Amino acid sequence: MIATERLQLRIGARTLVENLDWQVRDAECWSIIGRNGAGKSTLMRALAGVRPPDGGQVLMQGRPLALWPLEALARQRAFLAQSRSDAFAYTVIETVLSARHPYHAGSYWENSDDHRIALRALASMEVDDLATRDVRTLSGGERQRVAIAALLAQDTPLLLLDEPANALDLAHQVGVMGLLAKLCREQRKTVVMIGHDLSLAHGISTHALLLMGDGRWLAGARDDVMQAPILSDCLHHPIDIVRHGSRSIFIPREA
Ligand SMILES: Nc1ncnc2c1ncn2[C@@H]1O[C@H](COP(=O)(O)OP(=O)(O)OP(=O)(O)O)[C@@H](O)[C@H]1O
Repeated sequence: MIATERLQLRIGARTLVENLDWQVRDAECWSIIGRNGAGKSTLMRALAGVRPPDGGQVLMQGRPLALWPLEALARQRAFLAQSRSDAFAYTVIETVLSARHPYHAGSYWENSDDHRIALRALASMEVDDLATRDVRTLSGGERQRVAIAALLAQDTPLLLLDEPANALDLAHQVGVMGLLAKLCREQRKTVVMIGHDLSLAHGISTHALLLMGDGRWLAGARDDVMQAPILSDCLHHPIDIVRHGSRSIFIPREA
């Protein structure tokens, strides 16, 4: 689905990612894990094609990102950024309908299919009752669910999500994670997401990519990578893993 070849990402004098050779295949669900400032969002922006690499390249379906026309790229990947600002008084439904523009080859107007898809996406995030509200009046969690609904309405094979659980209450965190896992399982969508909750990440992911913040990285199957000593080293804090039924709970040791 998406791959990187010898990818390098730098900010000023700092190397965040060095020679990343990484393959994300169809229907896989990847979690990107690392400390604050490790370069996770920078990598996500490079995957989405909104930030050029400092070396190497990103390939979508085997073709370098730079060669994809924007509209065609927007039919391949949807990107949930970490934060957003709403400058204009758009309604919730207008915001989600705007995610359908890649399917309209230059024409502005949406059709009834777009409305159906947008309303279904809003319903899946339990924000359909907010459809006519000005997005600037929403709570943080409601706005995040509308942004996820827009990402779903874009209906792309690849979903890139920078901290999707941000601002969500417990029930909606679990709901969103369950929905993403189901999209991978049942519709063979591919998910790459950033998250700081290791237990949530482990519950949904098939694979994990760790960024050490100094250029080093580790990618692999979830249980090969999400081991206590490896995560403790990456996150600079000792972590214990407790089994609870079929689940793994990641507990930071007390200071
Ligand atoms: N435009 C910029 N100018 C200067 N430094 C920047 C800029 N953009 C990012 N950085 C720095 O690059 C580093 C990586 O940022 P990035 O947002 O990718 O981290 P992250 O791993 O997503 O962190 P977090 O977990 O806090 O979201 C950080 O130290 C950040 O301060």
